[in-house]
Amino acid sequence: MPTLSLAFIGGGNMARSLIGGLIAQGRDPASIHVAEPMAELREALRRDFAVHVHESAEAAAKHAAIWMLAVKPQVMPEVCRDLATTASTRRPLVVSIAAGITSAQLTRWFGTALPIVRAMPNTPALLRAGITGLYANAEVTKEQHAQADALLRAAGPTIWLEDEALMDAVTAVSGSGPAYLFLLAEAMQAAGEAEGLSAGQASVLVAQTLFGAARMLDESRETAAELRQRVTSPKGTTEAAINTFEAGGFRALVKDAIHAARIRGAELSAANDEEPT
Ligand SMILES: NC(=O)C1=CN([C@@H]2O[C@H](COP(=O)(O)OP(=O)(O)OC[C@H]3O[C@@H](n4cnc5c(N)ncnc54)[C@H](OP(=O)(O)O)[C@@H]3O)[C@@H](O)[C@H]2O)C=CC1
Ligand SMILES: O=C(O)[C@@H]1CCC=N1
Repeated sequence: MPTLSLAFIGGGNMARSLIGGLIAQGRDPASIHVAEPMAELREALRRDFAVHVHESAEAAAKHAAIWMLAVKPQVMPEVCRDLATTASTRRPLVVSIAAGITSAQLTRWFGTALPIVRAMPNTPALLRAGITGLYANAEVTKEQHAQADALLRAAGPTIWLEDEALMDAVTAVSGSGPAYLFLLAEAMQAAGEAEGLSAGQASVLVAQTLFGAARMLDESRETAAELRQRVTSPKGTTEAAINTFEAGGFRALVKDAIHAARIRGAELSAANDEEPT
């Protein structure tokens, strides 16, 4: 498959993670253009990855066959409308990573039916340890499907969905998911220090424990429940901790949190529909 030029519209946190994954995979940085209004972020991307950087979306988009929309959902209507003329002549493959924003909304804001892939990656993409959920609209050809898949596979495995509505659930589980683990890490760190460990000791113990447990989840044939049971000696220390988590409603809390994230995705979509078109 030839390397098609790629434009990132938005050079923030997630774009940086994806660009890092693509460069680590061996993609030529000269094939990547990034539009980012903040001069500091632009310069950091140029310095760290040697990609082309531009101040305006138009300047980056006109170079590329694939547009990766990596701006916040709230600015997406304006970005699409600004790019509408170029989109209708260039007819790029559009890949949007914005939470909540639907392919129908993007089509409406661009004002023309374009091949659109919605992608929901996560920040471990930077280390090529991410995971991406994807959905393609009816305009996407087989070849473009493969192009989008190859692009996001630089970030880690991909999972394609038939039902676009499930993208909000993917966002709630894996898009936002790294933050849940970081929150757990923060809480374990504070608890370890409260029990007398130094900050440095707690930090290395927490990070390596989460890393090792994640590797076991990924590499073992056993379920999370089975792996948990292997740690939990009857009447032992783990049992004391797990009983405390269960008594505090840990599972219900996680369910409510993921539900809140999914609902927020739908709200982000609805909020943009309230704007004048
Ligand atoms: N962060 C994450 O873990 C994930 C994020 N996403 C999605 O990715 C998208 C970006 O999120 P994230 O990277 O966290 O957000 P950031 O705010 O870090 O990045 C967005 C960037 O886009 C810039 N921007 C704003 N307007 C324009 C424009 N017209 N042209 C070009 N760039 C523009 C912003 O600049 P300025 O700040 O000056 O406005 C900002 O630097 C969101 O839609 C989010 O839902 C998806 C998966 C995971
Ligand atoms: O918090 C957000 O809205 C974005 C989407 C998934 C991760 N970050």
